[in-house]
Amino acid sequence: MTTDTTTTVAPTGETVLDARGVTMRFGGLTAVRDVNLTVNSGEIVGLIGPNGAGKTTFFNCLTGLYIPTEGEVRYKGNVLPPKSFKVTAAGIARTFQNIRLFANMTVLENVLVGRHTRTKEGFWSAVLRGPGFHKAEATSRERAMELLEFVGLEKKAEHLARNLPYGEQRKLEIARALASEPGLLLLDEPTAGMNPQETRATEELVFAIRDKGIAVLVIEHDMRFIFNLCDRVAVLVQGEKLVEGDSATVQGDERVVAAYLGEPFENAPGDEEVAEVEAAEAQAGTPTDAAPGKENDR
Ligand SMILES: Nc1ncnc2c1ncn2[C@@H]1O[C@H](COP(=O)(O)OP(=O)(O)OP(=O)(O)O)[C@@H](O)[C@H]1O
Repeated sequence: MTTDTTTTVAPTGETVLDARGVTMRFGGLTAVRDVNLTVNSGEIVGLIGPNGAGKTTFFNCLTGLYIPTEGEVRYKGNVLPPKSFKVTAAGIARTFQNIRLFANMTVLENVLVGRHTRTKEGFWSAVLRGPGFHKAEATSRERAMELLEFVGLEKKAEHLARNLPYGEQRKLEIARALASEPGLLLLDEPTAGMNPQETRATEELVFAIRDKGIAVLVIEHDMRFIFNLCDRVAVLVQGEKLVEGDSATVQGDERVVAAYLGEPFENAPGDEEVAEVEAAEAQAGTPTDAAPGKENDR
């Protein structure tokens, strides 16, 4: 792994991302409601929540794919522009839940595409292929190869992206995102479909990215991965932030367990009430498991 790829390193503790009151509505559906979240430099922050909780929608609000119905997102103090390529240029890069590579381009070319926001050479320079273009191209290739080495794909630089195994395609997505030299990297389910070894390697990779001075915000359903990795974890449930804290705090919060089990987390009946209901049902001869509508109670 090389460590000299240029990035904008924020002083430790500086607020890199500051999302305030972010709400996203689709017609009558509020997918994200009044969510506040900060990420500081040097941090890895996790965003978890059951399916449909609004995690990806929130990511889309951070990266200019969606313009939030309400709220504001700042990166290093500046309000983000409402266009995804401008957000990338500002310093936020992301990967997607469903891999989005250029399948018929080589591994190296995919990373070079990711560098375009950092290339100063304009259209005519590229068309005329003058000395400026060749110099810029050589620098870009060098940087791209450093990134491939960083993620462990340098030997596959000339392979077509579509021929990579799934785990390596995910690594390539990360390399391409890093090519834009971000100060904040958003990872949407980076270990989806990975085996335990690949997941462990991804964990190491994310630590290495943080050590390069890039803050990380990660969505993931693999709880072991999240709790090993993150300095802080925020839990979204039905679009709202339910809990935020370090791994131990979040793991120990009963509301989080209840949310994942689909149980009500406020005014939930205690053991005594449950025992009373079961006793009454037994007396009435109603088989508990076959109670009508039981599955809909959750
Ligand atoms: N473009 C859209 N138009 C309408 N509804 C949407 C749109 N995008 C998301 N939703 C809805 O918003 C809610 C939140 O979805 P979202 O994909 O953000 O959840 P998630 O937490 O990322 O889920 P998962 O873990 O399954 O990926 C869901 O009810 C979803 O159907």
